[in-house]
Amino acid sequence: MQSWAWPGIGVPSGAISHPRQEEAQAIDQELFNEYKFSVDQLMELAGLSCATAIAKAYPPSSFTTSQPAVLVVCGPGNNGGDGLVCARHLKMFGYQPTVYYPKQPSKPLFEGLTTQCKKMDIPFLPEFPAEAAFIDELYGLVVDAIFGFSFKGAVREPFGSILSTLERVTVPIASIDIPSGWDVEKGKADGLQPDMLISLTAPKKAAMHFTGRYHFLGGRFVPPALQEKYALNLPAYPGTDCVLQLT
Ligand SMILES: NC(=O)C1=CN([C@@H]2O[C@H](COP(=O)(O)OP(=O)(O)OC[C@H]3O[C@@H](n4cnc5c(N)ncnc54)[C@H](O)[C@@H]3O)[C@@H](O)[C@H]2O)[C@H](O)CC1
Ligand SMILES: [K+]
Repeated sequence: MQSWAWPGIGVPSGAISHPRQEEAQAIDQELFNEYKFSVDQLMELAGLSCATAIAKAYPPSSFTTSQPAVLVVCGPGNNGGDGLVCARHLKMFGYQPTVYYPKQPSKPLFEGLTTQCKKMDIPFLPEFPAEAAFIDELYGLVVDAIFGFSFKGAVREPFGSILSTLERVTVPIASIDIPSGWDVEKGKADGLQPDMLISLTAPKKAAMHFTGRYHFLGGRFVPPALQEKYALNLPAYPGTDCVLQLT
């Protein structure tokens, strides 16, 4: 496992570990199979971490739009589920989230999260804005919850077109776990360049290529024995916070 000296904000410099793709997936599976967490539990904590980190970096007062409007773009897997949970908490925090969720899995977890958002008057867009300029005009922030650590290969539609539009927006983008479209280990120099990255559990190897302003760690749910087994060497979270700002 590769390590990295991290001179972060409030984080003692040390070697935080950067799991490879397979290691991130193995930790995830162990949390479910050995530690008996349910995906709903961890997704709720992951999505809450994301909304909390966003509220720290982009408080509603910092928005130049008339309302703190946020576009949350959700993909077909658990990263998309984190996005739905994040949208619900953002609404609770006083933001005006709108969701775009083009591939909705017919599974009770995702159907439930979708209903919860709709019951909180969070609109779902029927189509993705055709022009990046429309997004810049209507929203002060985009949350990228399209792909996480299971992304592989060339991006398939409709996500290829969505990502090429997102690459042209000028409002900040906050990526959940991995900037979507990036190779989970190598990154993507000509891909999305988010302003914020919220790494869940531990920053994946691709996070070493992140050049945006804000890098947060979230998902404070990894039991110490599992942290030790994978030598994650995570920095201590402050007090009872569910997120830690790395840079
Ligand atoms: N332990 C944790 O930290 C937790 C993290 N969570 C979040 O879950 C994602 C990983 O979720 P997973 O369902 O395994 O995968 P993804 O969301 O990354 O995507 C799978 C999804 O995407 C499709 N897909 C894959 N490659 C492509 C491609 N090239 N083109 C188009 N589509 C593609 C694939 O078919 C699937 O449908 C992790 O990153 C965290 O965000 C959990 O919420 C809690 C535990
Ligand atoms: K993402």
